[in-house]
This record gives sequence, C-alpha cells and structure tokens, in this order.
Amino acid sequence: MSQTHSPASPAGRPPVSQPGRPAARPARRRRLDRSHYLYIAVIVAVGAGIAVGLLAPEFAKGLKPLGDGFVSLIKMMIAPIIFCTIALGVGSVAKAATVGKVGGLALGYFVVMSTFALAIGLLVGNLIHPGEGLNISTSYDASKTAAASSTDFVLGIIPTSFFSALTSGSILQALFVALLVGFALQKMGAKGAPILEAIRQLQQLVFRILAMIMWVAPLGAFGAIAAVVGATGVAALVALGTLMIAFYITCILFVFGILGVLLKVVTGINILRVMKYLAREYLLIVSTSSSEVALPRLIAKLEHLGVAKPVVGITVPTGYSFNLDGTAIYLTMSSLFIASALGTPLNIPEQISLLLFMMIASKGAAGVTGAGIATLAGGLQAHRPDLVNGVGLIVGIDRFMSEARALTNFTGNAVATVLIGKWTKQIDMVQVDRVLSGELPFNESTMSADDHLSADEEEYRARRLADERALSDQKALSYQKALAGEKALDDRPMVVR
Ligand SMILES: O=C(O)C[C@H](O)C(=O)O
Repeated sequence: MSQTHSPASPAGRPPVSQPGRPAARPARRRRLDRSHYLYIAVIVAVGAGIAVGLLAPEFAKGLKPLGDGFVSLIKMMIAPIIFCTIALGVGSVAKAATVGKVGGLALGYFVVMSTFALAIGLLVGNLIHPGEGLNISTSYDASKTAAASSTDFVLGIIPTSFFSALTSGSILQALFVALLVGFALQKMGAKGAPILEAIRQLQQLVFRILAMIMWVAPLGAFGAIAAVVGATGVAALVALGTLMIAFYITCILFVFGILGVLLKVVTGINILRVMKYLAREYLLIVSTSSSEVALPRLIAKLEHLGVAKPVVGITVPTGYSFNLDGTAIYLTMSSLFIASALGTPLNIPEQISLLLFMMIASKGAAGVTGAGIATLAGGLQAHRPDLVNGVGLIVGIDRFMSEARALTNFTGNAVATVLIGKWTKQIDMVQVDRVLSGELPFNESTMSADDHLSADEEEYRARRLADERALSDQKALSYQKALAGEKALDDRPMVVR
C-alpha cells in the first residue's frame, strides 16, 4: 500500500485521525454522494424511459423485461426479509410485552395506527381512482389459482418442510415459519439469544443484498416506465403522476392531520417544533431514502428530549418493525392502482380483505430503501397473485415514493414514542419545553461520534443499538419494578444533560 493511502480501518470503521493530520471525514461524504448518484440516475432513467416510450412506443414495449427482471430481483428477497423481520420483531415484542405497560401500549398503538394508515390509503385510492382506464394486460395465468378451495388455502400455509417455507416463494409459508421461530425464541429466553443474534446478522446480509439490487433500479425503472408509456401513452404518465402526488399529499395529511393533532391533543406539543428539532435526521433520510439510517440519532434525540430511556428503547426499535405508517398507506393505495390499471378494480369486500391481509404483510416491512415495494409484491403474491405482475407498473416511480414512505415512517415512530412517554408518564415535559425552545440544545459534541460517522459506522451503531435492546429491556424491567416500589430508583434514566 502506498504511503499516501490512509491506514486500513478495522471492521469498516472510519480511519482514526493522526497527529498533524486533519480528521478523516470523506467516508461519509462519499457514501452520501453515491446515494445521490443513484437518485439522479433514477431520475435520468425515468426521463429517458418516458422519452423512449413516447417517441418509439413499439421499441419501448420490448423493454418490459428490464422492469420485470427488477421486480423478480425484488421478489427474490421477499421471503428472507419477511422471515428475518417477523422472527426478530416477534422476539422483541414478546420481550417488550413482559415489561408491561410500555410494551403493551406501544403494541396496541402500532396495530391501531398502522391499520388506520392502511385504511387511509384505501380511502384516498377510492376517491381518486388511480390507474383507472389504463387497462394494461399482464401474462398471469388465472387458472393457477382458480381451483384453490379455502381448505387448500389453509393447508397451503403449512410448508412441506421447514426450509421449503423460505424457498417455495409462498409468503404465507414464510410468515408462518417466521412466527413459529419468533415465538419459540421467546420461550427459549436467554438460550435463544445467540439464534436471535444470528437472525439479526442474516437480516443485515439480506438488507445488504437489497441495497445492491437497488443499484440496478435505474435500469428497471427505465425499462418499466418505457414499456408502460409505450403501451398506454400519456395516459400512463398522468396515472402515475396522480398516484405519486396523491401519495405525497396523503402522507402530508396523515403527518399533520392525524399525528400532529394527536400529539397536540395528548401532549400539547406542536409537531412542527418536533420536526424542526429532528431536521438533521430528515436530511439524512431524504439523501438515503431510508428511515432506519436515522434510527440511532432518533434514539439519542428522543432521550435528550426528555422521554425516559426504557420507553425510547422499547418503542423505537419495535416501531421500526410494526409501525411503518408511510409504507402502510403505500401498500393499499398502490394495490388499488395496480388492480385498476390491470382492469380488475377491487370491490369493497375485496378491499376489506386486502386491508386485513396487508395488516399482516405490512409487519414484514422495514425501514430500508426498497422494502416497501418488496412488501407490496409479497402481499399481492400471497393475496392476489394475479396482480403481482402489475408491480412492474410502479417500479419507475418507486424511488420517489420511497422518500415519502421513509419520512412518514420516521415521523410516525418519533410521535409514537413521545405519545407512549406521555401516556405512561415517563416523559419530562419541562425538559421537552427547554429542548424545543432551544434553551437546552442537543449537544452535537457529545454525539460527535454520530455526527462525523460514515454510513458504515451509522450501520454499525444501528446494529449495536439493536444488540443493546435486550439490555434496554432489562433496564425497563427494573424501571418498572422501581416504579412499583420494589427497588430504589437510584438510576432513573431521565437524565437532563
Ligand atoms: O425507509 C423506510 O422507512 C421505507 C423505505 O424507504 C422503503 O423504500 O420502503
């Protein structure tokens, strides 16, 4: 290695600055820039796809395999994502539930709020009818599912072998096995910890592969949008534009009209003040299109805001598995779009069953780029396999929808944590006021490690925080006991820095 090179850093950690040399910071810039390149590449690809679709429609229709290939790559990741997310999530929730009030309340809130978000997606979809009139055909063979009786359906959830659940392509089988693993791990207690850790590592691997797949998104977006515009002309552009704008507006209304009002009514806090306090995290999310990237900083900032550590430690990580409101809105709204665009609009009973189904499927979503479209493909494959090919229709605009999903998911979890803190009386409202008024600013220098982190380091810390979840649960338990007077509350975690 030439002397001009920085020394290699262990385990992907950022290089340590040396005396006489400026601190090494370019790693973070490099990573964010790469993510920006991908974003720009998708925009260019979508523009090029639209141009090709309008100028050479026959040629453009032949580009469909590019979009289909991308959807297949995404579909390939569905079973592992669902397995890891559900197995880990159920394990954590089961543990969280043992700390009583906080875990139970958080879970109840997540179920209600994400169902509400799914219902709002349906409602807006019914109002604007996105995709109507496109009448695009796909090559789905309806005879494959026509014969399945309800008994076959139920029996089909049971895989022929434990591992075939992850390879058969059946989402329900993957979900079934993941639930079994999650509950079994909970029963194993401490003995199950190494297995949970192994699944956590597997999840990192799966998300790493998903991130690699996202690098071919420009190609997929180009082929998909060219083929759709080539087949349908300007009508497709109008329909996709309508869907995207409607989704953004719905997310904004959800954040301010539902989360903002709830926050104001319950705590008296204006959501805009909280959003201003979290401004840096929003920037991070916009540049990476992933809400999970901001998870470590969200935890630190909510603790600084005055929410007790156990509440933050339980609510935030659990919310990232079970409370992805933006993804929930997207799932139902996009399903309605696809069904209408394929000429098979869903009637009300079908929409209700879609909602129930997506309630389960949405729990397999995650806060990383592309997880939303993977969950959509998985949910449709299990519920309405005739619609799954239609996912290709929205590949071209998915990167833009991913931004709104991530921002809404992040806000949903920040608000949820403050609410749970208030409901369980584990929030210091005086501190909240001091922090939000700027009197007690978040000390970036104590977060200096975070502040100058490379993206690798951010991930490393996110993993570490996940590892610390168990510890946090234990602390929460002793906190609960202390509240009940069983033990002196000498290490009360509500620290005013
Ligand atoms: O990051 C998230 O919360 C969602 C993600 O961006 C997605 O693409 O679904």
